[in-house]
Parts: sequence; C-alpha cells; structure tokens
Amino acid sequence: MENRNTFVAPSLLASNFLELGKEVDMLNRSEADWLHLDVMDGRFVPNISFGLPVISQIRKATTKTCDVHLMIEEPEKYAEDFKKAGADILTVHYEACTHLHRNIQQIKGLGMKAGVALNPHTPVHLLENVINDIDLILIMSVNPGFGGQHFIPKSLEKIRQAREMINHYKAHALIEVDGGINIDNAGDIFKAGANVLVAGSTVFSSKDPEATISALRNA
Ligand SMILES: O=C(CO)[C@@H](O)[C@H](O)COP(=O)(O)O
Repeated sequence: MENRNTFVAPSLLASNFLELGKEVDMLNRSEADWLHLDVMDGRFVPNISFGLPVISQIRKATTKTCDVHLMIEEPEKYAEDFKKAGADILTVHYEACTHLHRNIQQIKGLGMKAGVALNPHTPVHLLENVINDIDLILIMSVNPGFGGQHFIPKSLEKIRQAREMINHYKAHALIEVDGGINIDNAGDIFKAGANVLVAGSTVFSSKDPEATISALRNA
C-alpha cells in the first residue's frame, strides 16, 4: 500500500460487465488506488455477484491493489482460493464468522491483508479484541447486497468510533467505508476519520469516471 492515508476504491459491481476489460483499463489510467471487488453468495446477502474466475481475470489486467469484499457465509472455505485468484486484501464479515480470530489468522497466514466488515446494525466495539490483528475495518454504510442505495447517516458516528478505537489501541487498521458514497458526502466521510472510500454507482454512472475518481480522492 502506498504512503498516503486516503484512498479511493471503485466498486466493479457497478461497472459494465460486458466491457469489463475496458472498465479495468479506465481504472488503471485513473487515480483509483484500489479495485474493490464484491463477492456475494445469495445466502449471506440476497444477491449473487461474481466470483473467483472473474477476479483472476481482473488480477491479470491490473497491478493495482485488489480489495476483495466477501459477502459470503463460511469464508474460511474459500480464503486460499481468493489468494490464488490474486486478492491482496480479503475482507470477511463479522456477522459471517463464528471464529473470527481464526479467520483473520488464516487470511494473514496466506499472505493477504485481513479486513473485517460490519453491517450497519453491528456495533464497532465488537472488534476490540481483534483490532490489533487486522489491517482494515470495513464500515458498511448501506445494507450489503446491492449498489445504488442511500448512505445511512449513522455510519458517520461509527467511523468516529472506529477511529477512536484504533487510536486507543494504537492499532494500524485502515477504515474503509462502503455504500452510498458520492461527491457531496465524501468530504464528511473522510473528515469523520475514514481512509478508504468505496464508490460504485457514483463512479460508473458518471459521464467522466476518471474525473469523478479524482474528485472523490480530493474531497
Ligand atoms: O458492497 C457493496 C454493496 O453490498 C458496495 O460495494 C456497493 O457496490 C457500493 O455501491 P454504491 O452504493 O457505491 O453504488
């Protein structure tokens, strides 16, 4: 990860899958820091997106960080496969992991950065016992499963709480925020303490996605 502490990670969920190669080329040219890849299993969330073969192809087409967000049950069964597919960061959901500490160790043992995502109803303090073990907290600012939803305002308070917890425990985890992010709220989200903004529809439905990525990054 580069020596900057604010990043933008466009979510390919909102891209044109028929033109995936061109979309990745656009992201390669852009100031996007990471590519955010949403994997949904139709069980943990009520939607199915894409999986390992698509991520392997994207990996071959970019040198940018591949930030994989698993919205799946039993993520431990697939961690090794996602490493082989090219994930740099693997994020699992707190709500999907009975043995979260073990799952984090597994991901790090495979050589990836480990993230933990929190659904909107899940309190931040539940990560206290693993905060020094993880590289990233992903605060979901919408209920996971779909792009194009509205940012849940309470998420700003959760970002502040996460920042306080990281400072208190002298942890190094980055705070990533995902869902309903646009040019108008990006500045407040960074100000609350976020490091990484994930944006899907704001980037891919924009007339000039590259300019939108730069604007988000400088918000
Ligand atoms: O993980 C998810 C949805 O579950 C997100 O990454 C969305 O893809 C973000 O989309 P927008 O809200 O930015 O359209």
